[in-house]
Amino acid sequence: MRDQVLRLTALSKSLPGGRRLFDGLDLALGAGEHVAIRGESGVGKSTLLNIVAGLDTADKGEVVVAGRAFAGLDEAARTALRRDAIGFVFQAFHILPHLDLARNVAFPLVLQNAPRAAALARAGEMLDAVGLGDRRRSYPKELSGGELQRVAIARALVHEPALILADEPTGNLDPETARQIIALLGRAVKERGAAMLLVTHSPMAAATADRQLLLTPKGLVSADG
Ligand SMILES: Nc1ncnc2c1ncn2[C@@H]1O[C@H](COP(=O)(O)OP(=O)(O)OP(=O)(O)O)[C@@H](O)[C@H]1O
Repeated sequence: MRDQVLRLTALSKSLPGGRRLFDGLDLALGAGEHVAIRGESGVGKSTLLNIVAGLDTADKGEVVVAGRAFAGLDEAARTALRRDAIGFVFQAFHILPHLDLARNVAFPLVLQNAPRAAALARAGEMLDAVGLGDRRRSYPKELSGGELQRVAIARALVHEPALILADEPTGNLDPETARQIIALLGRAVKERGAAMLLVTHSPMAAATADRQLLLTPKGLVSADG
């Protein structure tokens, strides 16, 4: 039995106006397991990822990441759990424009108070791994959209989190670049033994996961095959 990296138990979430997004949602993710979540626009996929990240809260139910429950933690402890156990490939978590690529990728390590030289060296290795090793002193504005997504992947993995959350990581890319980014993301995450929850509208991206699930108002249902 693989270590459990994420467990969601009986999660329920309604919007402020009363509309119920989901009710009684369960999900378990083992180490190294990749799960894709699809579903109609507005069904609550991004909301679910935000709840998993401790950035939003469910009305009921439990979120356990790397063996620790968000419930009952104060804001500092939630931040520490998020910072240590989770890597993000979210379009909203933009690369910082005033930092070069090495400093952008090193950022999660700096937040963990890692020594600066070691953090930059590790960031350089991660940039090598995503094919941007010779661009470490470049600034984000000098990069294409696909290259920026590779930087985002390097940054999400640099602190070796147990869980990667990816929200439409190829949303603004052309089909060929999207295919390359999804392959790189899947490979890089697998090599490091991390679990991944990937939210996407793309059948191509979803098909790379070990399991495909559909988010509906009744919860998550299998969408394999
Ligand atoms: N802060 C908020 N207050 C009220 N409603 C919200 C808030 N945030 C999101 N919503 C609503 O919650 C619903 C779910 O939004 P969410 O972004 O999770 O959907 P999604 O499945 O990720 O959609 P998409 O595929 O279009 O990105 C939407 O109807 C949205 O309008």
